[in-house]
Amino acid sequence: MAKRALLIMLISFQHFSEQSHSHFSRLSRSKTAASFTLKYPGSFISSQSTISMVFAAEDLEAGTRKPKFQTEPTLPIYLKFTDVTYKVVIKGMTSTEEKDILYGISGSVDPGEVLALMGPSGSGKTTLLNLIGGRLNQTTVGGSFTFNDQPYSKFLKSRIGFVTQDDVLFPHLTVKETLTYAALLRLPKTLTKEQKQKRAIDVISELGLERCQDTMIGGSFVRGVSGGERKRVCIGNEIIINPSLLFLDEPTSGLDSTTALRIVQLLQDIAEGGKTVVTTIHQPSSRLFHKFDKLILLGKGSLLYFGKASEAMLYFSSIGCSPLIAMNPAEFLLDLANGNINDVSVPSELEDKVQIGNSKAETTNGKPSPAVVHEYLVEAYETRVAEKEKKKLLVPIPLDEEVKSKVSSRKRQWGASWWEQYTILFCRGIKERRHDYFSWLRITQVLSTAIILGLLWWKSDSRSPKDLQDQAGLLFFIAVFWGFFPVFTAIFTFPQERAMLSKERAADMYRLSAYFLARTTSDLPLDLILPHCCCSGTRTSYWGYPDGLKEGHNSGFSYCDDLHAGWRVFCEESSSICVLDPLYVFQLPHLQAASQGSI
Ligand SMILES: Nc1ncnc2c1ncn2[C@@H]1O[C@H](COP(=O)(O)OP(=O)(O)OP(=O)(O)O)[C@@H](O)[C@H]1O
Repeated sequence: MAKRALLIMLISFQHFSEQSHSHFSRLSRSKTAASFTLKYPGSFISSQSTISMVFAAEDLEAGTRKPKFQTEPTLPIYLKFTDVTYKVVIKGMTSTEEKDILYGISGSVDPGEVLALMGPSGSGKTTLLNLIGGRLNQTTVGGSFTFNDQPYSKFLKSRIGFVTQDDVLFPHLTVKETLTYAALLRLPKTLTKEQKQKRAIDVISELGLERCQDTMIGGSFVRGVSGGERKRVCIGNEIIINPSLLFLDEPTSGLDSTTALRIVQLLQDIAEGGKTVVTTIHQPSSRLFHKFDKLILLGKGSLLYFGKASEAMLYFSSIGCSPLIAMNPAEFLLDLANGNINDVSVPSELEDKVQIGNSKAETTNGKPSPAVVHEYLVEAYETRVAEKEKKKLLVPIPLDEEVKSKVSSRKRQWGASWWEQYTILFCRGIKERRHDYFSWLRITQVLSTAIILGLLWWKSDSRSPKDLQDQAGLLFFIAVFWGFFPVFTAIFTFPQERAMLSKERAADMYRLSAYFLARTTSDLPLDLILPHCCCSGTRTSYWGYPDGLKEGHNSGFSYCDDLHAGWRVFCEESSSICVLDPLYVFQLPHLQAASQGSI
């Protein structure tokens, strides 16, 4: 008995740990998804000039071109932010520390423009993007953010598209399913279901995703679409609502230069349709850099430059920093932001600091240290540009008061009624999770557990009191196992879904109650099937053995048969089937024996 119990514990531990491993590896895969780099064949580069005039979105894989991106009218939104500061509170074991992340960042972006946030890793690009996108509402945020000269309101949630750095998508849904569900949930109630579905198809064709529309997105165990296609699906998920404001966090990271250029070209086309686009970018090629209208250069959380991207080089040369060799402007600016002035002319003020003999200001090769360069750049921006730019931000935007006031509406706009949200989420949940539930790995685990259990209790005689006690242990184990199995599934699935839930809730896609109920009820039928498989597997391993746990061996007692038939009906209808079904399977031999007076 003790040996069996130990073996059972080992089986269940292995089962649950494999389950957790599969969920967490999928999580990490989704985080690194953007690092897939696939090269596309095609004649994009050679036909670039023609594209910028007439065409924008073309299917690189197919080598075909498509007309320019959607230009549907949308509510224009002018975004301004002034003196933005942000600090985080880091709580240690004994002390609490405050860390400044952003120091007084100001800027603006108008409809029809693409603003790029550039800077070295850790300079605060993502933080700034989250703040201006309304994703960080903490008390430690300072400064002002206005949308058409109005503060942030809930109305904006349905007007903002936000593409996060990690591609948060369901791995088992196809591209078409992903975009169709997004359209059904996010587009306004005024559109019919067919119109919403058509919109998803239009976005697929606008993004050049026709060839992979029926391919799964992919995860750790399923090969899906390529990194570039995945990124385009993420962008499609957001532009499907025709947002007024589109925020993107590193949409080109991990992509080859041609695909990256294609994505930035797409952003430019979206902006040309009257939308306001803000994107962070890590290290753009020179071709990419020239596609941005405005630029914010950050260094260690401070503003080093805000203005037209095309005038950035001019500004830095005006403060004495110019490249000494031919260089990609983006590379030059990132070098400066990092305080690296190799191959860069040093302004006389900095040279003076080194000559004065300040050892802290000097590196081993006699050049100013990165900290000194950073200080100089921050000061230069503050004294020469900052005030002028801040004054510009005070100028009221050229829009009617009526249009401006639309933004300040506090009313949330749901794309679907509660019941529609529930049904859409229910269908999506079943479609997504059936692959998980019925994967070969899961079925093999369940069946092998069932067979091992059956073999462990092989030839257990229900007429012997000792074996009956043993069988009670088996029943207890199966009941507990199937009671906890769905609980563990839920526990390990939630971290993976959490990112999706926060992303969709931040966009006001559905009510939390609709999600919770849809999630619970869509899991239920799936949770009921595997216990049946397990119990059937265990029972099968007893076929041919007349006196063990085989069904109906005490058929002489008709009351028990009726009881068990009724029990089965109850079990099949009940949500507690996971616990009760094993009891039915083995026909409670000890109960039967007791009824017959053998105990
Ligand atoms: N909640 C937080 N707690 C502690 N530190 C934080 C927090 N949020 C941001 N930071 C720190 O703030 C700095 C800026 O982070 P952020 O993610 O904005 O940088 P980034 O420029 O987007 O970097 P990357 O290009 O690598 O994504 C980093 O040093 C980061 O560690």
